[in-house]
This record gives sequence, C-alpha cells and structure tokens, in this order.
Amino acid sequence: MVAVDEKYIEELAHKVSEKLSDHRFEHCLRVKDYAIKLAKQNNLDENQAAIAGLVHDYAKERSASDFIQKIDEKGLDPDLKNWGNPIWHGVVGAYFVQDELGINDPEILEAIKEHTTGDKYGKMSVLSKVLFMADYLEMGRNFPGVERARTLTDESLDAGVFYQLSSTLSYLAGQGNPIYPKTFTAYNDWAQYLAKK
Ligand SMILES: Nc1ncnc2c1ncn2[C@@H]1O[C@H](COP(=O)(O)OP(=O)(O)O)[C@@H](O)[C@H]1O
Repeated sequence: MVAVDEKYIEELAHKVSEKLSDHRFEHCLRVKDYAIKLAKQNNLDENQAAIAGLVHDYAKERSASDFIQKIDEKGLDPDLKNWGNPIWHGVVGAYFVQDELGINDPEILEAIKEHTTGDKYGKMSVLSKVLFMADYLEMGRNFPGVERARTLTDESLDAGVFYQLSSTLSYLAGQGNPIYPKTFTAYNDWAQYLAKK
C-alpha cells in the first residue's frame, strides 16, 4: 500500500481550492480525511482514496453552460442535459478532473462519476464505495442517523452503501424530487445481492 503523497496532495489541494468556495473546499478536505480512514479499514490504497476525496467536487461550481459544453465535447448521453448540477458535477465533473487536473486513474474517474448516484453492486469498486460513503459521512455531516450510518459503515462498507442508497431514495422521494434512474437500478441490484447473501 502506497502512503499518502503529501506534496502531490498539497499541490492538488491548491488547484481545487482555486475553483471552489471556502465552504465547498473544506467539505472536500473532510471527504479526503474520511476516505483515508475508510481506505485503511478496507485495505485500499490511501493515496488513491485521498485524491478521489479531494477532487470529487472539483466541478461543483461550474456553470450549466460549462457542463452542457462538456457533454457535447465528450459525446456523452444527451439525456444528461435533462438533469442538472446535482448529477452533472459527478458524472460530467470527472471529465473536468481529467482534462484540467491531469488525473487519468480510471478507478478515480469512475468513483467520481458514481459519487452521487451510486451504481450496481458488481460495478462499484472498493474505491467507488469508499468515496460514496466518505462524501456521505464526512465529519461535517450531521443529518439524523449519521452516527448509525458511520457505525454500520465501520462494520461493513457494503452495508453502508446500501443504507445510503435506501435513505437517499426515500429522502428524495419524500421531497418529491426527481431521482436519477441509475440510483433505482443500483438500489434494486444491491437489494437483490444482499437478499441472496
Ligand atoms: N440519485 C439521485 N438523483 C437525483 N438527485 C440526487 C441523487 N442523489 C443525490 N441527489 C442530490 O444531489 C445533490 C448532491 O449530492 P452529493 O453529490 O451527494 O453531494 P456533494 O455535492 O456534497 O458531493 C444533493 O442535493 C442530493 O439530494
């Protein structure tokens, strides 16, 4: 396992901070820290987890027109245009990370794409699960149930992912908000996988 490369992380942090408000950047630092903790618990490369955590919201404050331009430039699914920043900043944001920060690690890019929506059980790498949970559980989060979710995730990363998928679906549906279809598919797949276990 490679130790966290402090100098590289520091330079990356500076570039990320230039594109984000202080509030959002501090969230990214906390996600990085939580991702390192989960990486240690799950035998994952801490450096990879730290980088993914630090840059996961890199594109969060880009304009809608920047995202639309990137969707066209990269030839991404045109249906993406029916969604907005909550979905774009991960799914499309990964391309900003690759193009502007020079990060080409496919696992990191995939984890960024999945960090809001999740994905099917078999499609999420350990890194992707770690980032998904670190974003949800970082120490600035204080939603009801966060302590239970932290404990559950300490016991089992998979149990944490399923907890988040079900809670987010219930929450978004309760608010009458649209839900990205991939999250439904992910939820069904995880529910079937866990029922068989
Ligand atoms: N599957 C989904 N479909 C639509 N909106 C979602 C979905 N999951 C989360 N959201 C919303 O997207 C927003 C961004 O979530 P998230 O990416 O987890 O936060 P962050 O910006 O801290 O990384 C939140 O407002 C959340 O309610």
